[in-house]
Amino acid sequence: MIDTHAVIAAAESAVAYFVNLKEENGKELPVKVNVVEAGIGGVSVVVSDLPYDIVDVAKVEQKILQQIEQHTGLKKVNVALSRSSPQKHAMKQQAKPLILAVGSGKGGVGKSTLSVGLAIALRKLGLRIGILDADIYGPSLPKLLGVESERSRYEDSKLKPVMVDDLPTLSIGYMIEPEQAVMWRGPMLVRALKKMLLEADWGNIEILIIDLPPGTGDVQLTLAQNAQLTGAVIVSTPQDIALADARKAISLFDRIEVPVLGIIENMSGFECPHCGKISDIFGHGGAEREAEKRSVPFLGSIPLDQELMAAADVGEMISRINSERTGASPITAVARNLLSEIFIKRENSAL
Ligand SMILES: Nc1ncnc2c1ncn2[C@@H]1O[C@H](COP(=O)(O)OP(=O)(O)OP(=O)(O)O)[C@@H](O)[C@H]1O
Repeated sequence: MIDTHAVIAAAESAVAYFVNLKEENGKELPVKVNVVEAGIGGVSVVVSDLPYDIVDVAKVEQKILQQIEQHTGLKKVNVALSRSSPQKHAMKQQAKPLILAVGSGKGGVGKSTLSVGLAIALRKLGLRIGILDADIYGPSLPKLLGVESERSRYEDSKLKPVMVDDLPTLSIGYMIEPEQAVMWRGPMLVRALKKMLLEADWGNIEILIIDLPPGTGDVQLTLAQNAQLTGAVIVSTPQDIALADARKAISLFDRIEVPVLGIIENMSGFECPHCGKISDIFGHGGAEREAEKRSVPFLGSIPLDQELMAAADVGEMISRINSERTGASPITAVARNLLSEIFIKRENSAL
């Protein structure tokens, strides 16, 4: 059995080398150290809210590894570090959560996988996140998180999100059986979405991520209008056909005056696990060029990743993304870029 208290104490003592954890007035700095997972002989440590002016995060990580090994003997340690940021500070000032829609013109481009991935990565960066699966035709959130048998319920006349590892989630999938979905009509779907938005007890989240259905038809338009969106993120693959549909999605958000916070290129290149060679199966860079053409920010690329797909298939995305090293995780890089865009737009009063 791993002594998580000893691990946390060791990590805290390492952090204390770099950060004065207690200010002169006795107030504690809000650096948080958590052990998120303790498997056989190994442990994942998450340190969030390091002061954002710490320059060399790699040194902090090294010290943490060293202290944990010295005090507990553990060698299999994974450390995820995140700094508090001016962006995050700005987020903490707001009362109402930001509502971000993740959309795509075309189906199957990885919108649901990236919605969930972004939610987990943003949470790993220290933000309080909720996720709402509005993909009515094929709700996939319950499967991605491995909670297909869960059902939403009411408590004190409020719809209670299903908590998955402390992440509040709601999905049409918690309300109806899969075969029923196709029979629902637009107004019924919008009513169900409104319930999830307006009658749910999302707690004190800072960002709500909505996984929209694919396409740009009337249902998407109505959903997007009813959700009072703060901004939208578009997912596309590098293929021309997906990009053409991504363009339509951008036009839809332009039409309803929802700022597009950026485009993500998914399935962008595949690294051969044997020889390390990158193959651009669906092309590469198309979404970035499109973003430039449309003067929309490009938030980054996510490669084709067999392990991510396998984790998504068996409902283990949370542990998969939590175990990625923050600095080497494409989805975390995208989440950081998204936060920066939000910050810039808020500074310019565009959100
Ligand atoms: N970067 C990636 N690497 C490998 N597989 C991926 C990646 N992104 C998504 N996938 C896989 O592609 C498939 C489609 O993904 P997903 O369901 O997220 O797409 P979607 O756009 O939400 O689809 P839908 O139109 O059905 O809502 C899934 O099997 C998913 O695991």
